[in-house]
Amino acid sequence: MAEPIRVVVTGAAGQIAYSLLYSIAKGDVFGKDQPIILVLLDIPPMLPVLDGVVMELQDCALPLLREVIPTDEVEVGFKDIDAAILVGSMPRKEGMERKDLLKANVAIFKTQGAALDKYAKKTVKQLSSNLQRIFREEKSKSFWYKGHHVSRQVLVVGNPANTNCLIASKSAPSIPKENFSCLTRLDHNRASSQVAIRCGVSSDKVKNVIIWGNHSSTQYPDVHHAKVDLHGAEMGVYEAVKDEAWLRGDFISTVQLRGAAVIKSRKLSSAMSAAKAICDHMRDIWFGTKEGEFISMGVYAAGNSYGVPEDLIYSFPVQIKNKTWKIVDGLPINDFSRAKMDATAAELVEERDTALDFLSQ
Ligand SMILES: NC(=O)c1ccc[n+]([C@@H]2O[C@H](COP(=O)([O-])OP(=O)(O)OC[C@H]3O[C@@H](n4cnc5c(N)ncnc54)[C@H](O)[C@@H]3O)[C@@H](O)[C@H]2O)c1
Ligand SMILES: O=C(O)CC[C@H](O)C(=O)O
Repeated sequence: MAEPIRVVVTGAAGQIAYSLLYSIAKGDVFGKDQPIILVLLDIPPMLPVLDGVVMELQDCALPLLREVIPTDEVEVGFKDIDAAILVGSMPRKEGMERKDLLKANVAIFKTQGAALDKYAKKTVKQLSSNLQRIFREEKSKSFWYKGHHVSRQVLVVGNPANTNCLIASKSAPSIPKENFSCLTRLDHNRASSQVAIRCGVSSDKVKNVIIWGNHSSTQYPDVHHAKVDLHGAEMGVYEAVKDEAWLRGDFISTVQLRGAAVIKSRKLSSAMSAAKAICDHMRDIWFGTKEGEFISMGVYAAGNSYGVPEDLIYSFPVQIKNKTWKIVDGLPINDFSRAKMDATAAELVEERDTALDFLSQ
């Protein structure tokens, strides 16, 4: 059996982690024969809660789970990690504005980026030699050679996820920007599911929806390139749904506002669906996306072919192979889509500038 990998989850005493940790520990993400050391990082007042989470994980008697390490120290949390899932931060409550969240959370990701830079450094050096080896091996396969290898992966979930991810990455200058991504897979899953429900098929019959931009209400769920398997016949979503007004109206706003709707209803931010999306995101990084399919994730925008400003973490359609992600280039973009892609980019530019402003005060 393989050597155990070390996975840190921050915010490990919180509600997303409560659904997430079990899935990771039982092999849903890194594989059914990959042993795991789980590192649970939270803040000092939550250590007693973490003790309870450790007890429960032990009581699950999961064969892949080799060790559970609860901690409130970043130097323990981030040491020699293979994957970091940064959930720890404040969720939005009813009545809270996005800016309140930005102010509260962005400082956490500055600190954690700096800590990753410092304590995950050894593995990052290893990554550089890995990168060189992979690039040598992949040179002949031109498509994937142009992609970005992501061995030590940092996934940012805490909101505002894109901007927090950018700040964490900027605070970790020795870690390649390509190793950072943020979660928009929940939006992607929401969009697929809405189309599937509308067409009366199961969600696995819908592929290649795209979430462009920010994990916020300006995100653009785009189905122009998506396909539905409608009882054995594959067709475009516009053709399958036959309701352009819905696709350009309520479908988009339902996905954009779904997080707020869940908060209004549960009085708590989404957790079960967020944990499922984190598993989907990480599993695709580890094992690759299906042939001919793409998924959405927030990645560093440098070098994109869609005219999105470069110094942002923006959600794009992405394909992954050999732990290497690549933005799907060259999809035709109509005026309707262009305007929405630009609007969400503009929000991200504003968020980035506000965050940098807060952090410089
Ligand atoms: N990107 C997405 O799709 C998505 C979806 C759902 C929720 N979220 C976000 O995920 C975050 C967590 O949500 P939740 O419902 O689990 O919240 P929660 O309040 O239940 O848990 C958050 C945990 O983070 C911990 N924490 C706070 N500061 C920390 C720090 N500096 N280091 C380590 N841990 C810290 C808290 O003590 C708490 O245990 C929120 O910001 C929420 O908005 C993102
Ligand atoms: O705070 C929000 O509006 C969204 C919370 C969470 O990110 C979600 O998408 O469910």
